[in-house]
Amino acid sequence: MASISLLEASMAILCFLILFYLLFKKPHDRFPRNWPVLGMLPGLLVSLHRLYDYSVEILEISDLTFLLKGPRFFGMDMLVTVDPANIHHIMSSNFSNYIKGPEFHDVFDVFGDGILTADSELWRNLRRSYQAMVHHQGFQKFSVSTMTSKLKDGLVPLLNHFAEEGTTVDLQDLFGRFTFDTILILITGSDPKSLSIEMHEDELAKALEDVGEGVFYRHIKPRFMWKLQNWMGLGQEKKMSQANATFDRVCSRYISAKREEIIRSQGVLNGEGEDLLTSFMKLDTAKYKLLKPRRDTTASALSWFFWLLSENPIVVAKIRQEIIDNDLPRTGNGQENLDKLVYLQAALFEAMRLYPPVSFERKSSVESDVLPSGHKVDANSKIIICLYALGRMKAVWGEDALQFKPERWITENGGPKHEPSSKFLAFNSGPRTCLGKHLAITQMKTVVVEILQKYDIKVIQGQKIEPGLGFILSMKHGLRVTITKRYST
Ligand code: HEM
Repeated sequence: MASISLLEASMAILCFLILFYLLFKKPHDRFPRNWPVLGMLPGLLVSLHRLYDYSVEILEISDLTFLLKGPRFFGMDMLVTVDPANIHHIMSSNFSNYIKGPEFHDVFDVFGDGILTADSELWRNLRRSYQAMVHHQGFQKFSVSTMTSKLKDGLVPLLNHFAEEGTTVDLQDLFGRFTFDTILILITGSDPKSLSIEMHEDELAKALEDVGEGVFYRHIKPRFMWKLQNWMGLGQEKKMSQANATFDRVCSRYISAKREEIIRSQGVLNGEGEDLLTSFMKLDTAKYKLLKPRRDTTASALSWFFWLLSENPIVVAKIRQEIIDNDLPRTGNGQENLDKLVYLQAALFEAMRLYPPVSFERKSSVESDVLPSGHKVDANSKIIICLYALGRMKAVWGEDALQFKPERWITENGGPKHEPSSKFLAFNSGPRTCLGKHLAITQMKTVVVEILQKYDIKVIQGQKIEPGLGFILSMKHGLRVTITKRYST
């Protein structure tokens, strides 16, 4: 009881200070005030409902880097940066000094010792195994065939269904189900079939959603507070504990089923077209336990992309024209044909510049250092790279940074324009670059070509479109649309 009263008293003081802050805040004072004891936390909480745009404003006026002072004694100070020179330094040239660190592991405890949270030798080891799997020809064939059949036998029939019914549907939910089923098949070999007319809720998908949100709040709450809430089973942390239990239960179920399948097959599985779990279990006796699915990034990218298309009909017309110019309706969506779609790729990258599926990157310094911007970093400092703000900085992308302009990704002679990953961080940068980048781009192009050829997507007017707070940048209220067939299929 004593700890509850303490918590309540702290909350009351915090509410009072927030009120005080609101009453006496100067209207043009955008930079959060550094309060005695509480640091900048009140300013942060007041702007929580628009945290992403707030971070854009602050980083723009602070020359791309600023020190966020957390409450005193709680070790919550963070250096927030979107300076490409700093990003290159942290992610590549001084990579060994910037690790995920034990606190990251703690915050992302649901993922255990998986590749997302691992450092040093364990990470190198896992990365080597993943690399071998992802680049294996059998896995690549398996991923293309899995994605193609999920599209033809799952997504397309469902889109046809909603087009025939004339009902509205949440496109983000559909993409979430499509990519969740695909990734689960690639990892475990089993299809959870969440993409079906019944649209049943999959417990693992729900757990992943809760984790994404919970992890975000753990970054802005003092550690003792979320630990206490976790221990007491309160609020967001209650959901985190439940998600953790679901993860362990479902993953063990998949592992046991796979173990039996391997024993039954007795080496008949030969590496052609096999899922990651099978490959890992055959190679190593322990590492497969670290394979855990993550909340999906591709669904987030596709949802923001289709919303941006609805606001930019000229871009839709240009993509459709590119599909026709390259004769895709006749020759099909093979890899070679997809590679020719330079404008479509430009539009996808442009969408991920403005709405990066992974909203922030977090690092911890091993030793003290000085960043190229001149900021001093002590050992064990927290560094946050805010991807959402990075894509919107005028100092990085020019005066038109806030506009959706696929043309910025195309060279004068019509080829794809390369931008350094320290400037376009959507797929990470340096030795920890995303291993699924190529697969994700292929998947997104395949889906977009199929949809734009066959359907008109109309976004329902009047709905609020805004990012929800989370590690993955999803749409807080989804994306309600109606679907019509362009011609009978
Ligand atoms: C649009 C889709 C995707 C985006 C934007 C994306 C982005 C990212 C980002 C930002 C990271 C770094 C995360 C961190 O360290 O905090 C990452 C890591 C990773 N991604 Fe992706 N990803 C996508 C799809 C995929 C897919 C489909 C796969 C699986 C085939 C995949 C596999 C991985 C792996 C294994 C890592 C860990 C790399 C490492 O730490 O060495 N990604 N991705």
